[in-house]
Amino acid sequence: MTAAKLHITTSLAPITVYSPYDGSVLGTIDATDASEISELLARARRGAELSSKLPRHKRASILEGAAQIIESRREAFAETIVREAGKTIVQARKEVLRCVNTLKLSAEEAKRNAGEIVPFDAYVGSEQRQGWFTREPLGIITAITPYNDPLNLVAHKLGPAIAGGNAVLLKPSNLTPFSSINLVDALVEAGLPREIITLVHGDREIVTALVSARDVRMVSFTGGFATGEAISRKAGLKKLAMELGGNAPVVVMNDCDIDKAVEGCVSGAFWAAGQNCIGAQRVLVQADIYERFRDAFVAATKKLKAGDPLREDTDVGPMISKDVAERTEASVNEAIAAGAKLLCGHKRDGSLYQPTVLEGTPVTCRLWHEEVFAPVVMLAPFATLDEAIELANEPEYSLHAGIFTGNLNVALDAANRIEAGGVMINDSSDYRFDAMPFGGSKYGSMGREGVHFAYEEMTQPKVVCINRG
Ligand SMILES: NC(=O)c1ccc[n+]([C@@H]2O[C@H](COP(=O)([O-])OP(=O)(O)OC[C@H]3O[C@@H](n4cnc5c(N)ncnc54)[C@H](O)[C@@H]3O)[C@@H](O)[C@H]2O)c1
Repeated sequence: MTAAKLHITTSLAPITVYSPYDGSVLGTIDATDASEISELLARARRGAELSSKLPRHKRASILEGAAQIIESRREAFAETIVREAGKTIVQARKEVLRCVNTLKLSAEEAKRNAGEIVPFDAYVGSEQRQGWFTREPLGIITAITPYNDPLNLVAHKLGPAIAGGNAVLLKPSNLTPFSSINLVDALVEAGLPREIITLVHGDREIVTALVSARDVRMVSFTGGFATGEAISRKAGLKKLAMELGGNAPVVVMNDCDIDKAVEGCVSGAFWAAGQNCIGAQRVLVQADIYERFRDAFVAATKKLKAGDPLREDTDVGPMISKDVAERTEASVNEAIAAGAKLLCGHKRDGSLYQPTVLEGTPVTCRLWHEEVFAPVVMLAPFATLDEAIELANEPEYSLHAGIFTGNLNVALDAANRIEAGGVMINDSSDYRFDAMPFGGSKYGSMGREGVHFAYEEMTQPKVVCINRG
């Protein structure tokens, strides 16, 4: 693979990108030196100027054009995701189609969300005023993205930012840079002036420079808690959007369609080898159906085929690296030593880690409280909905949750009481549609993605008020 050189190159050692599946070298990218920050910012300032002056129809046609380019080359885009992120080809194709939709939604947003009339006559006293507010660009946005969903999560930042007339300094994961390079190339091919997106690759130093620069108006970060926390400390007075980790609960009530719940939870737990921020991590099952559900769940999990992500019949690809798979293995060993019972999986071959199911994990275990981000799921029985909700709400942070039930009142009661950014009814926690508001509740969550919502975060209202008195 070759990397388009949109960024300034330096004498730093290039970053080598490896295949998560077999460890082979996929390519190298130039690292950006933090000493180049003033040049990067100068370029981004020019980009912000150009972007703000693009008429809305032009922003929309660029985004639509990029969507068409990606759709026409969808297999190549999907293969890049498979090679660098280890997602299965079937799942990678779905990510490409979602990215196409994210860009199309962004094009719509550019055309329709220009501002609103202010109802000055709504209360006594301002009837003589007439006016509106427009949605103005923020200017320069620093976007930092993780390794999973290396195409669509980047589109969720670039699409709304371009729709809103901003420039972006984009720092994708060093583990999966090629999908974002492909995406930026497609945008440029569709007519985006190059200065509007500046691709930057590197580690802590360059991220600190990008995040702390006074010219940057917003930092839009997706990644882990520790990184997010470190970045927020360095950002200073600017807007922050923090899309962090999860530890999703799915509640399975005794009146649900058990087959559908099993199918949904297995897919929800092991999609992308569990490297999914809204993947089902804790499946809470009502006690009177627990054994039936557990046996069916374990049987379905054992049928999953882990292996080469490029093969059409592979269900579970590798983890992002052997190191990460080893850390997962160690966390599961820790839970087993603390009393959890292994029901299946927990075999590792390099970065391939077999889908793993545990029961009886003590709630004091790290695995129960912290995000696992791996093909590991814990089953636990509960007696009443109150107990299920208490268990669901235990962790300090929360993104999505799910509930399977045949009773609408129970579903709505749970939706109201589970603390999460979204509660999926009769779906696993991992359902996401790219137009819906997306983000966490509780510790660390700031801002929302989902194209319309990210667009609102990435623009600011400016009021024009006429005194007609
Ligand atoms: N809420 C969401 O929308 C969402 C979506 C996907 C992933 N995630 C989360 O992302 C995490 C997995 O992704 P990851 O492992 O790539 O996350 P990460 O936090 O390790 O990395 C995220 C980004 O920050 C950079 N980075 C990492 N360490 C850094 C440091 N010390 N200083 C500066 N930059 C640094 C990385 O290069 C990458 O670009 C999980 O916690 C997952 O839940 C959240």
